[in-house]
Amino acid sequence: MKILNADQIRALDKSTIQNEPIAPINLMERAALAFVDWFVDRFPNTTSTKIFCGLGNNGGDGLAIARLLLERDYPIDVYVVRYAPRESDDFMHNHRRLKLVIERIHYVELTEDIPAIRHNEVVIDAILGSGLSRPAEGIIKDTIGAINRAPATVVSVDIASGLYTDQANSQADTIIEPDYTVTFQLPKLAFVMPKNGRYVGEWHLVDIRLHKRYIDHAPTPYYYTQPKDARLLLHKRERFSNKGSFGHALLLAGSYGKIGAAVLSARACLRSGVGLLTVHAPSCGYTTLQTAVPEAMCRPDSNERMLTGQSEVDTPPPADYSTVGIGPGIGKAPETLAMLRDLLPTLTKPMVVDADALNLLSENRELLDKLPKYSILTPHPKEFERLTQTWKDDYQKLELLRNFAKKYKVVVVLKGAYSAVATPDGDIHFNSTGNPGLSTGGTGDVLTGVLTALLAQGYDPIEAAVLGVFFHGLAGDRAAEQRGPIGMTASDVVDALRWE
Ligand SMILES: NC(=O)C1=CN([C@@H]2O[C@H](COP(=O)(O)OP(=O)(O)OC[C@H]3O[C@@H](n4cnc5c(N)ncnc54)[C@H](OP(=O)(O)O)[C@@H]3O)[C@@H](O)[C@H]2O)[C@H](O)CC1
Ligand SMILES: [K+]
Repeated sequence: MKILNADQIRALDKSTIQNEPIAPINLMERAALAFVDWFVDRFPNTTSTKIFCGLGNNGGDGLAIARLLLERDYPIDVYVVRYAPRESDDFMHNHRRLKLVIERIHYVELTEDIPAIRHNEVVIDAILGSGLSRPAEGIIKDTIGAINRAPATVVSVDIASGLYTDQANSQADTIIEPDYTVTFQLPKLAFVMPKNGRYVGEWHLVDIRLHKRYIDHAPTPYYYTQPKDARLLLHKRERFSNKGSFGHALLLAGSYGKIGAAVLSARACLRSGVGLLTVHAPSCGYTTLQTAVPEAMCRPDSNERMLTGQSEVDTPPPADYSTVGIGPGIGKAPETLAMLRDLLPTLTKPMVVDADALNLLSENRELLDKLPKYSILTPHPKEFERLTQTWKDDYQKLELLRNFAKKYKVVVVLKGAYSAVATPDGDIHFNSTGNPGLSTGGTGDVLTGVLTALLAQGYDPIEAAVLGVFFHGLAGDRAAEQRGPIGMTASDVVDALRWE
């Protein structure tokens, strides 16, 4: 699913009006109805509801919502925040309609006009929407402040008032902190930015049948991976396939005290459909691996405690495997760096690079150019900062991400809430699955195993990254359901992997 910017959203609005065709006031009515359908499912019509409206179309939505809730017997009070002398046409239209059916509309011009808000009430925030062009000031700012201080449940229409759709807010900005955001048709870029969590709350999309052809043709680098997008990428298994059909992966993982990382990664790789797996680990991990992951073959390193790449056991060179995954638990010993230095120039197929392998790349930047094209790198934000630089806000971080992926022709999975998959073409796919329970040791090792398995099976690297991140997050969601987000572990995530 695409994510469009504020200008495109405006153009989409116009395109729907012209091409459907539909009168603007009727499109607003459709949006208000979609919001109300969501609202009545969640809150009974005994809920005392205060609706705050601005003077633009977001405020117009608020007025239409007020009328529709009145029709459904909700006890509502409407407050129009009068911050400017001018209202939009559709605001005025809905203002006239509402006046016919409501006893009184309240106007907020001065601070003393802002009502007290009680804890069992619901506030609907329709002050400013995607038309925000500057920070909230004056009476808007005071009203937002009062709503944020109130103990009520807050639901924002389309987007929290004061939050920019597609650019960074400054820290000093006053922004609604909603419990829910009910947004029209497409997600906003602001929703997937880590710093905006409290300005978004739980967000829901409601379909208002905006012009499909416009959406299909709108150019955008931003995508949001929904379940149906991910499932479309899954390869079907042929009845006459054999283990050779699904590749032979080589995983370079583990060091003394971190053999668990190799075990988790190997188990995840096997649970993700790889045909065969060989794990190359320091020899101290041999018995552990053979016991904990009997499905995998193990090539013990000649070094007991760290990876050097050498082994007494004869196996094919890494380049002969379907793919190579490297990083979980490997540490940064000079011998391991030497191995990475020797390894990279021999590889041509895309590989997976994680954890300390990424840190070794940050400290030895000349190696970045040696990465096979379309390899998948899986940094968490701190590792990504080491690979690039510090950023001033989430939007600058996205630019760094995009530029890095383009420059080195790699796929970068920046891990976190809404993990971002950046492609060498400059696109960014935000993931929709996962939960805070995944912030626990070992889940990154699991992801490396998952991605290594997908590359080994011949998935295109961009598709592998989008798909792997999605199903890894989904497994995390399942593990959280069974164990709770606090009790779940990386092993639970492996056990919860299901490819359907
Ligand atoms: N996208 C859709 O398909 C639909 C969206 N709908 C709703 O419409 C809003 C967007 O409405 P719009 O009128 O464009 O913008 P706002 O309501 O957000 O803002 C109104 C005007 O207020 C001015 N503005 C901006 N920032 C501030 C500020 N900080 N203080 C005061 N005033 C501000 C700005 O005008 P300027 O000329 O002064 O810049 C805005 O234009 C969308 O969010 C949906 O809720 C439709 O109802 C359905 C289809
Ligand atoms: K709003």
